[in-house]
Amino acid sequence: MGAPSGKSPKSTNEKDALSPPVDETDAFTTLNLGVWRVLLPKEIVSGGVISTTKQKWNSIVLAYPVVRKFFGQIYQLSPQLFVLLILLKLWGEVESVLVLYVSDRLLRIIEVGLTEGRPDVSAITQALIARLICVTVTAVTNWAREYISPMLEDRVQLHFEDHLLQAKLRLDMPTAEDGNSRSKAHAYDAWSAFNSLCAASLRLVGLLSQLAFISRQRSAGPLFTLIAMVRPMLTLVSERTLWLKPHVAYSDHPAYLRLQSLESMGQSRFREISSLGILQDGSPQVCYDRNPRATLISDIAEYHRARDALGNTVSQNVWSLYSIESTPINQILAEWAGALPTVTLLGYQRDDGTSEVLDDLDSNSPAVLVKFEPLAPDAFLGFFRGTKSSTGTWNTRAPTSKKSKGMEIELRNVSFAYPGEKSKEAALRDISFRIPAGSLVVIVGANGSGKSTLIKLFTRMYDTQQGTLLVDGLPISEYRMADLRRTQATLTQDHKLYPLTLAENIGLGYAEHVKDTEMIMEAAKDGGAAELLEKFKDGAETTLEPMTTAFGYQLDDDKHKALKDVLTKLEKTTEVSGGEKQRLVAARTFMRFKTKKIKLLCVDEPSSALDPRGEFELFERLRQTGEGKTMVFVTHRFGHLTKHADIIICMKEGKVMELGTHKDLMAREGEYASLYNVQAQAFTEAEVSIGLVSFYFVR
Ligand SMILES: Nc1ncnc2c1ncn2[C@@H]1O[C@H](COP(=O)(O)OP(=O)(O)OP(=O)(O)O)[C@@H](O)[C@H]1O
Repeated sequence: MGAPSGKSPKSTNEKDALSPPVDETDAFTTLNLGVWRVLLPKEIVSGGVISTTKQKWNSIVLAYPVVRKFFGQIYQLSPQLFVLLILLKLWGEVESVLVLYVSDRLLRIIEVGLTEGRPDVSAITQALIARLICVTVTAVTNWAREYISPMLEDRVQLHFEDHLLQAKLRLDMPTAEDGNSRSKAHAYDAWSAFNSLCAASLRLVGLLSQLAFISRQRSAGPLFTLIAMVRPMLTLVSERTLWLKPHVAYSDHPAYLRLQSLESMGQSRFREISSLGILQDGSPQVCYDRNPRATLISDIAEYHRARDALGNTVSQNVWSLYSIESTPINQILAEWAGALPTVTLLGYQRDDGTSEVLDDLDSNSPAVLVKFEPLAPDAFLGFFRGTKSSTGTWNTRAPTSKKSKGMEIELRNVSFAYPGEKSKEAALRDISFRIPAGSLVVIVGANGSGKSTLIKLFTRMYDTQQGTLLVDGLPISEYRMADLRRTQATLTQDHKLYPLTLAENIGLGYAEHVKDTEMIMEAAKDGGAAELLEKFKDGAETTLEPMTTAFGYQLDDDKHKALKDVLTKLEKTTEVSGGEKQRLVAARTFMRFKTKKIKLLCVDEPSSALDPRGEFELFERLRQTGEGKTMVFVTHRFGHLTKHADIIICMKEGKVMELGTHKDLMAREGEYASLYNVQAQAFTEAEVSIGLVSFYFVR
């Protein structure tokens, strides 16, 4: 492990998907480091210590003008704060020299006192006071540094955020979407770079001042200083650092990528998987019981399987893996060099016959000093809530108490305002109606009239604040959340695709059958996604957005074109259109139906990305598959659906304006009739008939 192979990896199954597009043998060499592959230009790999040291030096020389400009910009932001902070940081470094000086004086005074049998109390007191002053000044400077640092940090971050924003705004769309121009910089990188650069330079100042002090104080003088420098210099030269070398690193280890994908499902962006009734944005009733992510990750032990498949292959940071030496020779040499000053000192005796080594008892003595870390080049960079109802014991009923295939929903004087809502009016006001089990309901109304909010109450994303919502005759809060969710399926336009295979993305609707290809293919067909699966080389096993592990470093546009090309290929993800994504998500809902537990289907405008025919077909299949279940559709293109509806609820400004069948409401010539006439023109009878013909033809 960790040792450069110097050869291209042998062709393995795992390699096929991501194999670089150029001939590795000519352009670069591949190192295998744990789960990582690192591509390095040939000439870099073949260079020895001198070449590596030269590279290190060159990169410092190259970076100098940029660093100078960078510091200049920060200085301009606030000269006073900048200078003050640098001085305070500097104190932290020189303080040790002062303490060293004061301690040395104190020890000498005591030594002389002991020799003469008459201690100089006044000199000892002075030295002690000097040391006390040093310690006090250090405490004050530490406090002042912590006080001032956030002030400058804020200015630096805002300044660089402004720069980044301007740079992003200047990009036209094609350039912005190009992998090479995607900015990975963050304003906080600027501050941490500033801190790292300050720390490294000031450490150098501190180290030099300590060595200068020692060289003046000790009889060994400059020779001792030189010897003390051997270890840091040796470590600096022999250190294996990847960040200075132009390289591309990526992982194509299937188990590692699988683990990364499964871990990413814990991210908040994947919270809303509404096929199980888990809707959006951190609403108070989000329930994680039996959610499909958990099922996939824990119940079927997929995560553990991937972890076992990783075996002993290490997956740590690639740069750390690279720095691991293949032999301990360099460490041995460094330790020997570290012992040199002590050995040297043993050879030097003071004029009075005492040994310098005695002074090593002081923690700031040279022998300790030479163990100072070298100036590491890396220093330059640095850079559920379960509700009571989901877990509580007070609500223990399951909404399957009634034999019906559908769910009965009744609202009695329900009013609801979103928590923290700024609007003057509540989202829903004094709403009462009853949806008998097995009804097909279409909710219509203008934007913001409260249609989606009604669905959020049916699925208990939120609790009613006034009034009662009854499910199968019982207040909704009487049910265990997990049981309620299990009987509901929702389909909205906010669904996400997970970084899993297409088959798994559909299979998640019924996680226990996530490997059931036949069932998944049926669901894909119902969701209109079957053709899409055939489109890809790997069919249903295609992962649309695999975990991207690839990154490049120190790549020069002209010199390292081959490496840049590889990086571009590695960063490329397969994309699908909005409508295709919608079909995949719809397929997941059809998979959900296969659990045979669904009593309520809520469809909230899932079809904005679908063409009229796609929408028509989707609604028709949902209507047929959901036969007997309670189905609630929210849609602006309701022309063909309302004719099948048992109940149409027409909303306006948070209130139910009209309620009835299509025929009743049209005869009333009110709000619904007006909406119908307007939208019917957009979704014409001609389109419906095209949809109908193709629908029956396809089936
Ligand atoms: N999460 C939220 N927080 C605060 N207010 C919200 C939230 N969601 C919706 N609202 C507000 O509640 C009201 C009803 O919104 P809702 O989404 O139910 O309307 P809608 O009829 O579905 O609209 P559309 O046809 O545009 O989807 C609106 O005034 C909206 O601004």
